[in-house]
Amino acid sequence: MDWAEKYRPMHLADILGNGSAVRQIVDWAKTWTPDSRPLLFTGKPGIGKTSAALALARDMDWEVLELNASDARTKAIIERVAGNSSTTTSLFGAGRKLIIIDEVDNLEGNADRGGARAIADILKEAKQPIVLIANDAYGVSDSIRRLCDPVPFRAIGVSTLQKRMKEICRFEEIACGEDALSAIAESSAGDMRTAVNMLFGSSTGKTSISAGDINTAQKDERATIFDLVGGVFAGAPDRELQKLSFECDEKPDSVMQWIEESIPLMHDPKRRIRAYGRISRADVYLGRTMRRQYFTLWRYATSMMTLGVASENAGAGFRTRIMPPSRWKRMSTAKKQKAVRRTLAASLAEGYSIPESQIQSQYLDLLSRFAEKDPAAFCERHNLDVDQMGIVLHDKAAAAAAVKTVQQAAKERDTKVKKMAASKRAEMRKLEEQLEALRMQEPPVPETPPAAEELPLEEPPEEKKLAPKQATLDFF
Ligand SMILES: Nc1ncnc2c1ncn2[C@@H]1O[C@H](COP(=O)(O)OP(=O)(O)OP(=O)(O)O)[C@@H](O)[C@H]1O
Repeated sequence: MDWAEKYRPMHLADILGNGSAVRQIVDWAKTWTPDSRPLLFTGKPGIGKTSAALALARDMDWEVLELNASDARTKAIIERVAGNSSTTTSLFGAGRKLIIIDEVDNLEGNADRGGARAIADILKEAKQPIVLIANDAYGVSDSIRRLCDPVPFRAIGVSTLQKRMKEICRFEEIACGEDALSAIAESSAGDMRTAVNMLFGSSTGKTSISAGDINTAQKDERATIFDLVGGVFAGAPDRELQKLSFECDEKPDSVMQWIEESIPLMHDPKRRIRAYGRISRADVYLGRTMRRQYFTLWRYATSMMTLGVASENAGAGFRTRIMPPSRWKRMSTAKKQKAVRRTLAASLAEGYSIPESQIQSQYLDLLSRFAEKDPAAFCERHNLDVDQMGIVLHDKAAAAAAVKTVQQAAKERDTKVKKMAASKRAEMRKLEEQLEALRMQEPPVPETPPAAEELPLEEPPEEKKLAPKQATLDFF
């Protein structure tokens, strides 16, 4: 087993660093009720988010259901897997089940809109504790984020990393010099998983290690798109750019879009024009690569867009703020809008038994007029969210107000039902108490009937003797 798994903390008390996150988790778990909000663990990879969630379940003796939000992309799958378990009781009895949903920052885009919405719906309905995990808090859809309490995890300090490495060396009976430990801790940048993997990789087949043995291959040394584009606009030397381009994990067409985004910011118009020329050439090569499936051309395209544009910046001392291609944002907004329209049409089609295509092409205007008369009723009837109501009403503020009214009414109904249930319970308790009091007043029933010789010999009391007479009188 690799050491990262072997040394995964078993209990919350074993999670290193992140003391305040652990305290928040413990408090939440101890006071958890079905009305508690789910937790959203955020932070960079390898710092203990998943370990903390698993340790929490172990400490609380809760079962675990682990889901990957980006695997279970469709609404249907997420609802089937998480919907049921979040509202029903445990598989093995009445115990609680911790639902861990990982990678919730991976749910944007058209196909995943349903996924994000399904998770948001599950969070509202859930009757089981839920922990969501994400690397980037801002990558989590708003609809999910506002339903959760955030638990930020921070990178682990160098001294904590060193301490942990020392402990592992002791368990594994490996002698490890301070210089080696600090080399690992420094280069793993607060990521415990990287540190443990680096130690594992460096010590294979050895009983002692020093700084010279440290194998930083375990470290993620890939260049980011920011390094590459930064190098292009700083006019970095060819060799450095080739290395960055080799290490950067982006496809050539998206690298081209990133570079293109910053060209308008170049100061010198002549250089700017030439840079566009290089990009245009690269685009031609990329097109040919795809059409002919001749991937050698890919290399020329990459050189043209990186080395070519960099040559126009050499010596210009130009530094720019690197931004993602704005066309992505526009495309994603358009896709999102399309997805909202599609889900809206589906809800209305179901409500009015009209085909979805006709709702979109013919009936939306008419239905908008219905909705304007009583937006909250329309929203409640078709179970619409703010984005969908925005399309119906052509007014975001009115849409938000309608959804708020519906939520408020649902909350009030819920409170009323809870109050009624509480008063019914109180009534039942009172009746039970009265019944108990009556039982206490009754004479104790003998366990075995008395024997004939134990029965009293005297005559029965007066009123019993009169009873038949009374009955006769009543009869006449
Ligand atoms: N705070 C920590 N204390 C002790 N060990 C840790 C801690 N964080 C990470 N580790 C080690 O790193 C491994 C991976 O940690 P974990 O899976 O919890 O990271 P993560 O934050 O969930 O990362 P990712 O976002 O990539 O899923 C663990 O098995 C454990 O060996």
